[in-house]
Amino acid sequence: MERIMDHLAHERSKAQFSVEEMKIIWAGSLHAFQVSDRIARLVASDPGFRKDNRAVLSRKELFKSALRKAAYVWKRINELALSEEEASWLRFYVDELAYAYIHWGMFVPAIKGSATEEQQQKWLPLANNMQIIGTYAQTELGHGSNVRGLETTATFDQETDEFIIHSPTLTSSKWWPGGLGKVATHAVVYARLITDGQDYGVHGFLVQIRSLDDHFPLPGVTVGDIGMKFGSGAFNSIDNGFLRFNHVRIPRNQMLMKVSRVTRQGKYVESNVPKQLLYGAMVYVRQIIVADASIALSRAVCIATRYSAVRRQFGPPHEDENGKGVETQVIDYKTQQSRLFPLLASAYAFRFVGEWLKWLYTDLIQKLEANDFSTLPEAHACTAGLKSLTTSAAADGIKECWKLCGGHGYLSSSGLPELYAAFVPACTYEGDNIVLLLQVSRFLMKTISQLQTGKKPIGTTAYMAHVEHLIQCRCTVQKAEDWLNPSVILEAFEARAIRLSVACAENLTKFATPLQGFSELSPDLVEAAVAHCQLIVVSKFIEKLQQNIEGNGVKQQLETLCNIYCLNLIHKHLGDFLSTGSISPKQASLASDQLRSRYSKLRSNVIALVDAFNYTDHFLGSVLGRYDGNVYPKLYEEAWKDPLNDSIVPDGYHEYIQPLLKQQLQNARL
Ligand SMILES: CCCCCCCC/C=C\CCCCC/C=C/C(=O)SCCNC(=O)CCNC(=O)[C@H](O)C(C)(C)COP(=O)(O)OP(=O)(O)OC[C@H]1O[C@@H](n2cnc3c(N)ncnc32)[C@H](O)[C@@H]1OP(=O)(O)O
Ligand SMILES: Cc1cc2nc3c(=O)[nH]c(=O)nc-3n(C[C@H](O)[C@H](O)[C@H](O)COP(=O)(O)OP(=O)(O)OC[C@H]3O[C@@H](n4cnc5c(N)ncnc54)[C@H](O)[C@@H]3O)c2cc1C
Repeated sequence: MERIMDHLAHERSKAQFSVEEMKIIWAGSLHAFQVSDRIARLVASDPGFRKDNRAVLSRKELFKSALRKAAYVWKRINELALSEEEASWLRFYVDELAYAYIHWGMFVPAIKGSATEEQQQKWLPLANNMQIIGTYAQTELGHGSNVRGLETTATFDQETDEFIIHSPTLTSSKWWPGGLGKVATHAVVYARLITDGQDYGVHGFLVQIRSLDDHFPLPGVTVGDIGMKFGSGAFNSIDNGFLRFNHVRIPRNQMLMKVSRVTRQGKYVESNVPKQLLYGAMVYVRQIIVADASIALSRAVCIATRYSAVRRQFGPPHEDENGKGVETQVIDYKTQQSRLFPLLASAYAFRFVGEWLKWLYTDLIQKLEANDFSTLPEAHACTAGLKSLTTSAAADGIKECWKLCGGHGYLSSSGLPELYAAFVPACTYEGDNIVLLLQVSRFLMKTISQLQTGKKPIGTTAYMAHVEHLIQCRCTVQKAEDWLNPSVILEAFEARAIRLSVACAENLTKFATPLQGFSELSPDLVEAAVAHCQLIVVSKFIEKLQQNIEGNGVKQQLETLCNIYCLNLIHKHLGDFLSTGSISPKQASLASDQLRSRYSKLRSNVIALVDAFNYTDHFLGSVLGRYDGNVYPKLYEEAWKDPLNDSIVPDGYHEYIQPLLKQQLQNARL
């Protein structure tokens, strides 16, 4: 036991940089670090937030436990008079999915984004004080990605000045909204607005669905839980629900009227803001999900890295600090490094691009407030594309981390199966990842077609202004070290991205209609979108390194991580880079040489680099990822806690094992 604890301490002593300074870089600022650190400790030390083994709880127990914690979170927020920032850290570190995520993450933002000032004054205080609990009811049984295809209707009745909300078919039943099944009292419901016999498409409506007295559904409302989901703990603590309306009446002023409104006379009036603002809550959440992807991936990487330093298999006998013969740490196998270190680098890359995206979103909101809608298309493309890229990579990465831990990774007590099960739906919710990439490609094709009209591309597409150069330039790498030059990397990624996009744009012209072309070429368009999004991540990582980064050795570590992130992408997408002529086969081979050398450089720092995430053992929830590396005794201890070990002889022995054994014995004696 002592030996293993010493082992991680030895790993930490090898670090070539200041972990404390890196913690601040990871958190984003000294202030963010201090607040999150304080709240993380507060949560970890409060028995009310203890994490039981969720995998062994029944659905009802799990759900009730999540309700208890959500209520306790609210109590502590009020008792401690926490600020909004502190409260969201508290919810984050409690790490139990519950209705509050949707209430704060979607219901409240939908009201803020789509309701008029007057409507906000009425509804926000109720929501902010949790006098009502809300959900976001958009998806239907028959319609998810295609929002324009939603069937629920909201028909204006001029006589009573009300909307009649109705589910005309089974497929129009709302299906999936979190917190809807058993908890929410209200919902922002997306429905087709019909007035004067005309269908004006999908709009948002605030609908009360349960009584605030006895919690029963209101007349005309049928509501329930959609059933168990993948993974034993994970998302099963949330009541994703179904909802059907039978001519439910709401006052006219419960239509969210910032984008358009219906007058007392039933006239549909558009405002001067783009109708896409109705989708504003999705833009907001997609941006948060990018940050969440870096967190989920970094948790898995932290577990796999610490465990890989503790775990020993095969190898020439080494001597430990006490001169005792030991096997090789699995982290020293080059295959382990080539699977693990790019994930560590990705966690950092996603953190920085998430930080930038938060800035882009804040900037968008400021512009929208000043009636400047010019950056909305780019913000939509960036949030959609980066949500897709980072969640797909994080979900794959978490799965890889569990395999990197061998058999023990498959145990619930490793924390990895639940982490995976809880994260993988991020590839689907808030927009299926492929559907979102197709949105990005549409934006790219539009930008390319506008190049011909002389319109200057801005923001993340600014590189497209150099299309003529990027289409024909040759990569200048001659030796492996040349790959450490950021401008060389950037140009290779820009050349690959633009060449894939231009090829798509050219091929699209060969089809009878753009629609037909988009449909036939959609796999290529998705690849072009991925290349563009990877370029954004690469360029934001490089930009981060150009900032003033303090702390002993911190910048050097980030440079190594950035190199690994970029070179590994080249390695993984070599087909694109070679087929577009962005690099040559010889340069590809030099990139691989450089990548190997970066792994060696990073090796002695990896434990400290995952320590910089500053995750408490409580938050990590993993025996394999413990800070002290005391893995084996704790695995043994956890095994004893399994309900099967409550009794020496299992329940069922007398009914099923004993008779079988007896029968077989008798048969043998005959
Ligand atoms: C909730 C808490 C969050 C915290 C997260 C932390 C992690 C915590 C972990 C767990 C919590 C889990 C919570 C999960 C909650 C999940 C909720 C949901 O899933 S809600 C439902 C989400 N649904 C979708 O995302 C549907 C996806 N579909 C669409 O968005 C659209 O239909 C479409 C795919 C974009 C298609 O649109 P289409 O082109 O067909 O048509 P239009 O709609 O008419 O668009 C025309 C033009 O508008 C542009 N556009 C589209 N969307 C937007 C947008 N959002 N913003 C700005 N502009 C947009 C589109 O590009 C077109 O432009 P042009 O090409 O004409 O210029
Ligand atoms: C855990 C979880 C929580 C959720 N929470 C909420 C919530 O709170 N509120 C809410 O309203 N919704 C919620 N959702 C629903 C979610 O937003 C939808 O599942 C999502 O938008 C995808 O839609 P879909 O499931 O209908 O998939 P579909 O659109 O049916 O996709 C199925 C397949 O078809 C493909 N596909 C679809 N369209 C195209 C296309 N145009 N081109 C190429 N391929 C295409 C997709 O790539 C996918 O492979 C949640 C979902 C999950 C899993």
